[in-house]
Amino acid sequence: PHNVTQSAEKRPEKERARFLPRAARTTRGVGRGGGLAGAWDSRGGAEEGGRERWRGGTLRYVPENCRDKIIPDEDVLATLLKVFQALFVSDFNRQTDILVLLPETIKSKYRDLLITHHQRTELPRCNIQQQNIYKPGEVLFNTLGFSISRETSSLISAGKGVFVTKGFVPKGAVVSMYPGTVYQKHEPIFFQSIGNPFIFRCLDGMLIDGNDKGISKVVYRSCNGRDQLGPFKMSDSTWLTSEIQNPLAVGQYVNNCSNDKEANVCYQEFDVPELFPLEFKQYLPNIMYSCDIQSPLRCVVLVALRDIQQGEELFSNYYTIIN
Ligand SMILES: C[S@@+](CC[C@H](N)C(=O)[O-])C[C@H]1O[C@@H](n2cnc3c(N)ncnc32)[C@H](O)[C@@H]1O
Repeated sequence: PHNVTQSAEKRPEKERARFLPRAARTTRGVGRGGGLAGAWDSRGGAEEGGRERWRGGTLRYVPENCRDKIIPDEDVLATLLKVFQALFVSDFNRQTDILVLLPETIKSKYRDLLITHHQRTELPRCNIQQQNIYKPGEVLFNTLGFSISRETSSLISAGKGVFVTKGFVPKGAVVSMYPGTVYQKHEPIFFQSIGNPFIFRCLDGMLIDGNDKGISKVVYRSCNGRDQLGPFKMSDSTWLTSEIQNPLAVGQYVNNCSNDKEANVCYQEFDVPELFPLEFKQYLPNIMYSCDIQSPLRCVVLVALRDIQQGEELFSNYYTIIN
């Protein structure tokens, strides 16, 4: 069992606020953690299931060696590949520049997939070359059985939130992605972080700036242009616009849980493997701030903690405690 009763100020090394506390961002510099302001209520502490109340939210205890994985990386990868492949096939007509550069074996795989796709959707063959048939939200629904979107939160004064607008999300499903520019611990983010509530802190200290406005938006776009290789985009920047190409990329709008609204999703980090298909990178909503870093691209997905029904808002926990 872990000791959870001491004051928050004495535990800065082991607890992680997923979003930078305002004081840490503005007065002490970014990424330094610092003590979290707030009150603890030890009802049902670690001995009773490892949960404790923090400003009305629920804290989860994460042993360091389990690295905070709710579902295996393989499952995250399989879901992303499934969704991205469906998006790619549904948008085939705009992929011609990429397709001509792919090896013949991969090209023929997509030709077969496209025929199956059109047979399933009962479209006459002559339409195959003509148009983008489904919107990304519909592709998501057809692939995973649900769609999500940003709408006014069910919480008063909480701005926007993310809702399951159609279908059903089973427990353990990848339900969203957290888009944004990825910064290593030591990289400069001070100006981007001022007054920015969208900076997510990974367990290893990497930061993801998911703000779709202002300087954050400019930085993301600039990195996106920098990394493009001919027609191959290394990441998706449409989450910065109203025409989102990857419908999962709205996770930065998920609000924090409260006493009344328990968390139904949680964050899980995912490093994109080296062999990730080149043609699907255009759907990844993250990019490294620095181009000369050899480490894999860090993504963060949100995983359903329970079955989530149509119409429900997603809530995460902005605070995680590590062992
Ligand atoms: C990462 S943003 C989430 C998106 C935000 N709701 C919006 O529309 O921009 C975090 C901000 O959302 C608001 N927020 C999140 N959870 C909340 C809650 N449970 N109650 C009130 N406001 C909340 C706070 O303003 C917080 O700084």
